[in-house]
Amino acid sequence: KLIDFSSEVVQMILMKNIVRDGDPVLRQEAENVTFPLSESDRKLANDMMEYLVTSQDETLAKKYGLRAGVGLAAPQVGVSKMMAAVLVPAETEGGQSPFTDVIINPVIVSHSVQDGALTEGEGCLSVDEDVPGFVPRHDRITLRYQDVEGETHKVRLRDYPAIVCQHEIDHLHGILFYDHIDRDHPFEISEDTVMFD
Ligand SMILES: O=CN(O)C[C@@H](CC1CCCC1)C(=O)N1NCCC[C@H]1C(=O)Nc1ccccn1
Ligand code: NI
Repeated sequence: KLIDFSSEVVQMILMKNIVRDGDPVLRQEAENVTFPLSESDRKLANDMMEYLVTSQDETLAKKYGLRAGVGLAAPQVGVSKMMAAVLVPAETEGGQSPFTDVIINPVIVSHSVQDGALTEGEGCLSVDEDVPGFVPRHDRITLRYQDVEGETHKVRLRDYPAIVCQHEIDHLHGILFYDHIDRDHPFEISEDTVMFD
């Protein structure tokens, strides 16, 4: 009797599953997630984090044709729910990731007056063309969210991890990074903005 491995085919998220700009789902206000997570919500959380892990492994990213990502929000895979995976890589090999979690029903409860922005500007797996310009965000945030177990966390983030989380939370409210770019003066930024790579 042949063993049926067909169910073993991984249902991983591939680039073809990532929704692109123009699809209305990217401009919707996502729905709150209820706990305990449904089987499909739990699978979604797992698959989104799995995408980030796989995409940050050069060999695997090449094998599956994935663009490396540090964050992925549920609307980007067509699911309008308040959930996003974040995997900020460690600065050094074998170092500790500054922030890694699936953030559910996230809320920025407070933030610095001071802005922060990436010197390279931003991109988005859901936006195929480059949109040059600085994307001003809060440099420091206090983020409250629930994890997949329903546990509430309150974390203070700054600089790159804070930028990544704000980019993801924007997706949950139908906002894309280029909405923050001043088209007439894309590289103008208030002078006390913290700029970093
Ligand atoms: O909503 C989520 N997205 O759209 C995926 C985005 C999220 C980041 C964009 C700016 C802040 C968050 C993403 O990760 N990228 N944007 C497009 C292509 C590059 C890629 C990226 O920055 N990759 C990366 C960076 C460092 C280390 C490894 N990989
Ligand atoms: Ni994005």
